[in-house]
Amino acid sequence: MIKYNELYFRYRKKNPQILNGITFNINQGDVHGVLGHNGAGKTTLLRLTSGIIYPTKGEILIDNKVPEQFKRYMAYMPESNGIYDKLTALQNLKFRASLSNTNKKEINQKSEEFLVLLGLIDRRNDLVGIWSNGMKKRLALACALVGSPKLLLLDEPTNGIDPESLEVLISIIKHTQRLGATMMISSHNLDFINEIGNSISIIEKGTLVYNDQIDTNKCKVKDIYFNQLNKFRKDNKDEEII
Ligand SMILES: Nc1ncnc2c1ncn2[C@@H]1O[C@H](COP(=O)(O)OP(=O)(O)OP(=O)(O)O)[C@@H](O)[C@H]1O
Repeated sequence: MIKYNELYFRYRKKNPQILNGITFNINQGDVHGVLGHNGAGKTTLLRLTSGIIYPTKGEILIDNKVPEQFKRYMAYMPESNGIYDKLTALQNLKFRASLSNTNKKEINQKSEEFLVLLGLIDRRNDLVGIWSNGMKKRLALACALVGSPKLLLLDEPTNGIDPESLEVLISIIKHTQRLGATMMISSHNLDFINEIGNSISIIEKGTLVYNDQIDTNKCKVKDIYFNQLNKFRKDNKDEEII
Protein backbone atom coordinates (compact mmCIF):
# COMPACT_ATOMS: atom_id res chain seq x y z
CA MET A 1 0.00 0.00 0.00
CA ILE A 2 2.83 2.40 0.86
CA LYS A 3 6.07 2.36 -1.11
CA TYR A 4 9.09 4.35 0.04
CA ASN A 5 11.63 4.58 -2.72
CA GLU A 6 15.13 5.97 -1.97
CA LEU A 7 13.67 8.62 0.31
CA TYR A 8 15.96 11.44 1.42
CA PHE A 9 14.99 14.39 3.55
CA ARG A 10 16.55 17.43 5.19
CA TYR A 11 14.58 20.27 6.79
CA ARG A 12 16.66 23.04 5.21
CA LYS A 13 19.36 23.07 2.55
CA LYS A 14 22.25 23.50 4.97
CA ASN A 15 20.73 21.28 7.71
CA PRO A 16 21.91 17.70 8.22
CA GLN A 17 20.31 14.84 6.32
CA ILE A 18 17.44 13.45 8.43
CA LEU A 19 16.47 10.47 6.23
CA ASN A 20 19.12 8.69 4.17
CA GLY A 21 17.69 6.76 1.24
CA ILE A 22 14.86 4.88 2.97
CA THR A 23 13.37 2.09 0.83
CA PHE A 24 10.66 -0.29 2.05
CA ASN A 25 6.97 -1.16 1.64
CA ILE A 26 4.01 -1.41 3.99
CA ASN A 27 1.30 -3.89 3.00
CA GLN A 28 -2.40 -3.14 2.81
CA GLY A 29 -4.08 -3.95 6.15
CA ASP A 30 -0.86 -3.96 8.20
CA VAL A 31 -0.51 -2.43 11.63
CA HIS A 32 3.05 -1.27 11.12
CA GLY A 33 5.23 -0.14 14.02
CA VAL A 34 7.92 2.47 13.31
CA LEU A 35 10.63 2.11 15.95
CA GLY A 36 13.89 3.86 16.73
CA HIS A 37 15.64 6.02 19.27
CA ASN A 38 14.92 9.71 19.95
CA GLY A 39 15.75 11.77 16.89
CA ALA A 40 15.97 8.73 14.58
CA GLY A 41 13.54 10.28 12.07
CA LYS A 42 10.23 8.51 12.87
CA THR A 43 8.07 11.64 13.11
CA THR A 44 9.71 13.03 9.98
CA LEU A 45 8.81 9.82 8.11
CA LEU A 46 5.18 10.08 9.30
CA ARG A 47 4.98 13.76 8.35
CA LEU A 48 6.34 12.99 4.88
CA THR A 49 3.80 10.18 4.52
CA SER A 50 0.98 12.54 5.53
CA GLY A 51 2.02 15.01 2.83
CA ILE A 52 2.66 17.89 5.27
CA ILE A 53 6.29 18.03 4.12
CA TYR A 54 7.93 16.83 0.90
CA PRO A 55 10.92 14.56 0.22
CA THR A 56 14.18 16.23 -0.76
CA LYS A 57 14.78 13.26 -3.07
CA GLY A 58 13.02 9.96 -3.76
CA GLU A 59 9.30 9.24 -3.59
CA ILE A 60 6.42 7.96 -1.48
CA LEU A 61 3.50 6.25 -3.20
CA ILE A 62 0.30 5.34 -1.39
CA ASP A 63 -1.90 3.13 -3.56
CA ASN A 64 0.19 4.47 -6.46
CA LYS A 65 -0.62 8.09 -5.55
CA VAL A 66 1.61 10.75 -4.04
CA PRO A 67 0.55 11.64 -0.45
CA GLU A 68 -1.21 14.91 -1.50
CA GLN A 69 -3.54 12.89 -3.76
CA PHE A 70 -4.35 10.49 -0.92
CA LYS A 71 -5.05 13.14 1.78
CA ARG A 72 -8.83 12.61 1.94
CA TYR A 73 -8.33 8.92 2.65
CA MET A 74 -5.81 9.22 5.43
CA ALA A 75 -5.64 10.70 8.91
CA TYR A 76 -2.58 11.82 10.83
CA MET A 77 -2.51 12.09 14.59
CA PRO A 78 0.61 14.05 15.56
CA GLU A 79 2.30 13.61 18.94
CA SER A 80 0.90 17.03 19.89
CA ASN A 81 -2.62 15.66 19.13
CA GLY A 82 -3.56 18.23 16.46
CA ILE A 83 -6.87 19.19 18.07
CA TYR A 84 -8.13 22.75 18.52
CA ASP A 85 -8.22 23.97 22.13
CA LYS A 86 -10.73 26.70 21.35
CA LEU A 87 -13.31 24.31 19.89
CA THR A 88 -15.51 21.90 21.82
CA ALA A 89 -14.96 18.16 21.53
CA LEU A 90 -17.94 17.82 19.20
CA GLN A 91 -16.82 20.76 17.04
CA ASN A 92 -13.34 19.22 16.76
CA LEU A 93 -14.83 15.94 15.58
CA LYS A 94 -17.24 17.51 13.11
CA PHE A 95 -14.47 19.66 11.65
CA ARG A 96 -12.18 16.68 11.16
CA ALA A 97 -14.96 14.58 9.66
CA SER A 98 -15.77 17.38 7.21
CA LEU A 99 -12.25 17.05 5.75
CA SER A 100 -12.97 13.48 4.66
CA ASN A 101 -15.52 12.07 2.21
CA THR A 102 -18.14 11.64 4.94
CA ASN A 103 -21.60 13.17 4.36
CA LYS A 104 -23.28 15.50 6.90
CA LYS A 105 -25.70 12.94 8.38
CA GLU A 106 -22.90 10.42 8.83
CA ILE A 107 -20.66 13.09 10.39
CA ASN A 108 -23.16 13.78 13.20
CA GLN A 109 -23.83 10.10 13.83
CA LYS A 110 -20.19 9.05 13.81
CA SER A 111 -19.06 11.98 15.97
CA GLU A 112 -21.52 10.91 18.68
CA GLU A 113 -20.53 7.24 18.32
CA PHE A 114 -16.85 7.98 18.84
CA LEU A 115 -17.53 10.18 21.85
CA VAL A 116 -19.45 7.29 23.43
CA LEU A 117 -16.75 4.76 22.51
CA LEU A 118 -14.01 6.87 24.08
CA GLY A 119 -15.99 7.73 27.21
CA LEU A 120 -16.20 11.44 26.36
CA ILE A 121 -19.89 11.84 25.52
CA ASP A 122 -20.72 13.75 28.74
CA ARG A 123 -17.97 16.24 27.93
CA ARG A 124 -18.88 16.81 24.27
CA ASN A 125 -19.62 20.52 24.72
CA ASP A 126 -16.44 21.31 26.73
CA LEU A 127 -13.80 23.54 25.17
CA VAL A 128 -10.95 21.02 24.98
CA GLY A 129 -8.29 23.53 26.07
CA ILE A 130 -9.08 22.65 29.70
CA TRP A 131 -8.76 18.90 29.22
CA SER A 132 -6.02 16.63 30.56
CA ASN A 133 -3.41 15.25 28.15
CA GLY A 134 -4.99 11.77 28.25
CA MET A 135 -8.45 13.10 27.41
CA LYS A 136 -7.01 15.13 24.52
CA LYS A 137 -5.25 12.02 23.26
CA ARG A 138 -8.53 10.08 23.24
CA LEU A 139 -10.26 12.90 21.36
CA ALA A 140 -7.37 13.13 18.89
CA LEU A 141 -7.79 9.43 18.17
CA ALA A 142 -11.52 9.89 17.64
CA CYS A 143 -10.77 12.82 15.29
CA ALA A 144 -8.37 10.64 13.32
CA LEU A 145 -10.90 7.81 13.00
CA VAL A 146 -14.11 9.73 12.38
CA GLY A 147 -13.55 10.06 8.63
CA SER A 148 -13.05 6.26 8.26
CA PRO A 149 -9.54 6.64 6.81
CA LYS A 150 -7.96 3.92 4.70
CA LEU A 151 -4.61 4.87 6.19
CA LEU A 152 -4.10 5.99 9.78
CA LEU A 153 -0.80 7.55 10.89
CA LEU A 154 -0.36 7.69 14.67
CA ASP A 155 2.65 9.39 16.25
CA GLU A 156 3.37 8.16 19.79
CA PRO A 157 -0.30 7.40 20.56
CA THR A 158 0.45 5.86 23.98
CA ASN A 159 2.28 8.90 25.37
CA GLY A 160 0.66 10.19 28.54
CA ILE A 161 -2.37 7.94 28.59
CA ASP A 162 -3.51 5.85 31.57
CA PRO A 163 -3.67 2.02 31.51
CA GLU A 164 -7.43 2.02 30.93
CA SER A 165 -7.13 4.37 27.95
CA LEU A 166 -4.31 2.17 26.62
CA GLU A 167 -6.67 -0.83 26.65
CA VAL A 168 -9.29 1.24 24.79
CA LEU A 169 -6.65 2.37 22.28
CA ILE A 170 -5.53 -1.24 21.68
CA SER A 171 -9.08 -2.46 21.13
CA ILE A 172 -9.86 0.44 18.76
CA ILE A 173 -6.71 -0.27 16.72
CA LYS A 174 -7.63 -3.97 16.46
CA HIS A 175 -11.20 -3.08 15.47
CA THR A 176 -9.96 -0.55 12.88
CA GLN A 177 -7.64 -3.18 11.39
CA ARG A 178 -10.55 -5.63 11.10
CA LEU A 179 -12.40 -2.94 9.11
CA GLY A 180 -9.54 -3.08 6.60
CA ALA A 181 -7.55 0.08 7.41
CA THR A 182 -3.76 0.21 7.25
CA MET A 183 -1.96 1.79 10.20
CA MET A 184 1.50 3.19 10.67
CA ILE A 185 2.35 3.82 14.31
CA SER A 186 5.49 5.42 15.69
CA SER A 187 6.18 4.33 19.25
CA HIS A 188 8.80 3.77 21.94
CA ASN A 189 6.43 1.35 23.65
CA LEU A 190 7.72 -2.02 22.43
CA ASP A 191 5.12 -4.04 24.40
CA PHE A 192 2.35 -2.04 22.74
CA ILE A 193 3.74 -2.67 19.25
CA ASN A 194 4.23 -6.32 20.22
CA GLU A 195 0.53 -6.56 21.02
CA ILE A 196 -0.92 -4.81 17.97
CA GLY A 197 1.73 -4.88 15.22
CA ASN A 198 2.17 -7.33 12.37
CA SER A 199 5.10 -5.59 10.72
CA ILE A 200 7.80 -3.22 11.91
CA SER A 201 10.57 -1.01 10.69
CA ILE A 202 13.51 0.20 12.76
CA ILE A 203 15.25 3.48 11.92
CA GLU A 204 18.60 4.61 13.29
CA LYS A 205 19.91 8.09 12.49
CA GLY A 206 17.76 8.29 9.37
CA THR A 207 18.80 4.89 8.02
CA LEU A 208 16.52 1.88 7.77
CA VAL A 209 18.01 -0.86 9.96
CA TYR A 210 15.24 -3.44 9.65
CA ASN A 211 11.85 -3.98 8.03
CA ASP A 212 9.79 -7.15 8.07
CA GLN A 213 6.54 -8.85 8.94
CA ILE A 214 6.59 -10.10 12.54
CA ASP A 215 5.16 -13.15 14.27
CA THR A 216 5.14 -12.28 17.96
CA ASN A 217 4.38 -15.90 18.89
CA LYS A 218 7.85 -16.73 17.61
CA CYS A 219 9.88 -13.64 18.43
CA LYS A 220 9.21 -10.61 20.62
CA VAL A 221 9.48 -7.08 19.19
CA LYS A 222 11.82 -6.19 22.06
CA ASP A 223 14.30 -8.94 21.04
CA ILE A 224 14.18 -8.00 17.34
CA TYR A 225 14.68 -4.33 18.24
CA PHE A 226 17.77 -4.74 20.39
CA ASN A 227 19.31 -7.50 18.23
CA GLN A 228 18.90 -5.54 15.02
CA LEU A 229 20.16 -2.26 16.48
CA ASN A 230 23.18 -3.94 18.04
CA LYS A 231 23.98 -5.74 14.79
CA PHE A 232 23.66 -2.48 12.86
CA ARG A 233 25.87 -0.63 15.33
CA LYS A 234 28.50 -3.38 15.28
CA ASP A 235 28.53 -3.32 11.48
CA ASN A 236 28.87 0.47 11.63
CA LYS A 237 31.35 0.31 14.54
CA ASP A 238 29.08 2.29 16.93
CA GLU A 239 28.62 1.37 20.60
CA GLU A 240 26.29 -1.50 21.49
CA ILE A 241 23.19 -0.45 23.44
CA ILE A 242 22.98 -3.42 25.84
N1 LIG B 1 11.23 21.39 12.06
C1 LIG B 1 12.48 20.92 12.14
N2 LIG B 1 13.53 21.65 11.71
C2 LIG B 1 14.80 21.16 11.76
N3 LIG B 1 15.12 19.95 12.26
C3 LIG B 1 14.11 19.19 12.72
C4 LIG B 1 12.75 19.62 12.69
N4 LIG B 1 11.97 18.63 13.21
C5 LIG B 1 12.81 17.64 13.56
N5 LIG B 1 14.09 17.96 13.26
C6 LIG B 1 15.28 17.11 13.46
O1 LIG B 1 15.09 15.92 12.72
C7 LIG B 1 15.66 14.79 13.42
C8 LIG B 1 14.63 13.70 13.50
O2 LIG B 1 13.54 14.17 14.28
P1 LIG B 1 12.20 13.32 14.42
O3 LIG B 1 11.25 14.16 15.23
O4 LIG B 1 11.76 12.86 13.10
O5 LIG B 1 12.73 12.07 15.28
P2 LIG B 1 11.92 10.96 16.08
O6 LIG B 1 12.52 9.66 15.71
O7 LIG B 1 10.46 11.11 15.86
O8 LIG B 1 12.31 11.33 17.58
P3 LIG B 1 11.52 11.13 18.97
O9 LIG B 1 11.50 9.67 19.24
O10 LIG B 1 12.38 11.88 19.92
O11 LIG B 1 10.17 11.75 18.80
C9 LIG B 1 16.12 15.32 14.78
O12 LIG B 1 17.51 15.54 14.71
C10 LIG B 1 15.39 16.64 14.91
O13 LIG B 1 16.15 17.57 15.66
